Amino acid sequence: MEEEKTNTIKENPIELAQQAWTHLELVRKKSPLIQCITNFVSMDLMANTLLSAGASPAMIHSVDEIPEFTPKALGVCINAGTLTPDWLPGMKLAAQVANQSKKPWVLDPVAAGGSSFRLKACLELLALRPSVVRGNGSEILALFKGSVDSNSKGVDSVYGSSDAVEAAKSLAQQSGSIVAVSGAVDFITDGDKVVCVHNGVPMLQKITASGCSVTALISAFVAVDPSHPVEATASALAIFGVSSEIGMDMARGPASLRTHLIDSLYGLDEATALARVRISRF
Ligand SMILES: Nc1ncnc2c1ncn2[C@@H]1O[C@H](COP(=O)(O)OP(=O)(O)OP(=O)(O)O)[C@@H](O)[C@H]1O
Ligand SMILES: Cc1ncsc1CCO
Ligand SMILES: [Mg+2]
Repeated sequence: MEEEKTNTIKENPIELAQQAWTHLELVRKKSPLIQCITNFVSMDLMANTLLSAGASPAMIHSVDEIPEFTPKALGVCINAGTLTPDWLPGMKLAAQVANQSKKPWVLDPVAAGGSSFRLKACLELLALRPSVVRGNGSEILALFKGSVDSNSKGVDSVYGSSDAVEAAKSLAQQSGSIVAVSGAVDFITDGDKVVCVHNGVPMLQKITASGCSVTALISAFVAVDPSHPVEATASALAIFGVSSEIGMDMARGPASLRTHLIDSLYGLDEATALARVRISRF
């Protein structure tokens, strides 16, 4: 079964671009309900990113309603950005309920190497087997090493994504989750094969929660194609990247890029997607 899934990863960049468009069309058609347990910084951009892609976001995190609400969601996104001890039980419960309901959930281990509390929490969440974990280079390296990073700059990465490719492969093998490392090039791996996404603009680093938002988009793409998490993750990263490239042509800085990114994702058409998506095998 695992091998069958791995072998489905396409090789041809034209087919991979076509697949990314098909995934976006599926999100627009199915409008999946995505439950997000996320940080206070990202809530607005994340919800708007999901809406502009055609998904239906709900920022619902109370332990009191998770058993009843989480089974209604087609996918769940869990983000450690402004983590405090009181939020962790809800995150774990949502992950468990998603697992029981056979719905995919995606982990964003924000600033995992920033403190012992954060690292422990992210590793405990990872042990609950998300379909996908998406982080920047520093976050994936911290999870792989299982140690805090004395050079950590918190939510920002001090490593390039390419510095974390081998760590991502090992982490995927150890955890059983698909691992995605974002950066100038995004790398997505099941522990064996690696897929690269070459879309995006450097100014995304100047928009807070752009990473959180692309993780939520991954949740929506995986929710509509749960048996192909590598492909769906690459598609989400590519579609988000393409939207930023188109948005950049109209932007005057990070604030207007944020607006134009959302508009471009909402209005993206097939011809533009096929011309601009750049996904390849590593
Ligand atoms: N140098 C770059 N060139 C092009 N795209 C980039 C670059 N750096 C990041 N990106 C893109 O920006 C998005 C966010 O990735 P990033 O690695 O900055 O996440 P992050 O550090 O978790 O962000 P945040 O914590 O602010 O949410 C991804 O879609 C990624 O592909
Ligand atoms: C700036 C910031 N601090 C905690 S979460 C967050 C959003 C980007 O990850
Ligand atoms: Mg992040």
